[in-house]
Amino acid sequence: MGVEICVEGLTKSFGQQVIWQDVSLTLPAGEVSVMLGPSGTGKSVFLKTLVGLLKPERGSITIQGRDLTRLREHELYEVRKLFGVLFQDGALFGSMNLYDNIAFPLREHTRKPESEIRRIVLEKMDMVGLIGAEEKLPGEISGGMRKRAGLARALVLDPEIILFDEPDSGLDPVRVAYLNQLIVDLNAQIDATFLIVTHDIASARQVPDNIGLLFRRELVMFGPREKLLTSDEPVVRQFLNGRMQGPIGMAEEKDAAQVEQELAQLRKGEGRGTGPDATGGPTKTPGSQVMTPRLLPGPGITRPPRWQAIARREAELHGHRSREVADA
Ligand SMILES: Nc1ncnc2c1ncn2[C@@H]1O[C@H](COP(=O)(O)OP(=O)(O)OP(=O)(O)O)[C@@H](O)[C@H]1O
Repeated sequence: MGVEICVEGLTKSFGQQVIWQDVSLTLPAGEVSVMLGPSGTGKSVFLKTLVGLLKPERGSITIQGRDLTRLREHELYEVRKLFGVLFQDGALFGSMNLYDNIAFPLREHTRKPESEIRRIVLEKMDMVGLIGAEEKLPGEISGGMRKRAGLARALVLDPEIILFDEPDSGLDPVRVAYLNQLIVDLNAQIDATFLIVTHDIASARQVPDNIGLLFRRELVMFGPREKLLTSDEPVVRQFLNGRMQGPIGMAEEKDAAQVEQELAQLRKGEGRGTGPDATGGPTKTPGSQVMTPRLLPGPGITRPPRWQAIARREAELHGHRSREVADA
């Protein structure tokens, strides 16, 4: 069914280097959330902290009434079974074929007979479209297939929470589109809580219920997708529009006067109404940012009530075309 994760006042440092501080957010049960942020802002560190691989200095992570930051190692081992993690490169064992890689957590953490393991492995391989590739070694397949194999492996213990670390990195736009559809379909099928770290703005616009943004050692914003996508907060707008003008610089920090000058110029440009912005796209004036339609579960996927409600809302927002999709 998916469980809620409640993070409060979380702070993580390495020695003198504070990665982020006082991070508070709630990942709602069964929903899809995306975490954005410039390179090096500690998104991967955040995922590793959530799953208990890194210890924060302060704050709490509450799941099913237990604070993960206070658990002993053997208790943490139990709680980790709630999680499935898809690491950036799939983190597969190079010398094992895909079948054995995907079976690995079942052989390691359960006493299921091989016949049952076979049923589960083939079911998950089918879900991610890898049937027929059981004998392949990770080195013999494409990056996209490795990601899907990593995802199948993350699914075998029926996790309540799935963490995705840049699932789209290194994939071409078409593979990213397929992967996004797979993520949405999976969410409708298994109803777990998803957190996706990504740099891909197109995915962030289409896939999640909620979006967060880490910048300058803080969580700038976390909330429903609509709130972030229509936000006038300069950092959020700069990031979502992939612009150089704004508070985010090449080395992260920018001079305050320079930021103000750039923003004033942008505002002047936006005041003219319809000219192109720095990305070459249509100008997005405050409060009138374009809302991309949400990606819905594909045909053949039974939609639970949550996704039926999302499809109805999308049909109301985006009219006829979405209504056809919603009815499909
Ligand atoms: N085990 C560690 N020990 C010391 N510093 C670390 C450790 N892990 C990460 N860091 C530092 O934490 C910072 C954040 O790293 P992280 O990989 O989480 O960033 P990120 O936002 O995921 O970046 P990217 O988008 O480029 O993948 C970096 O400065 C990194 O060097």
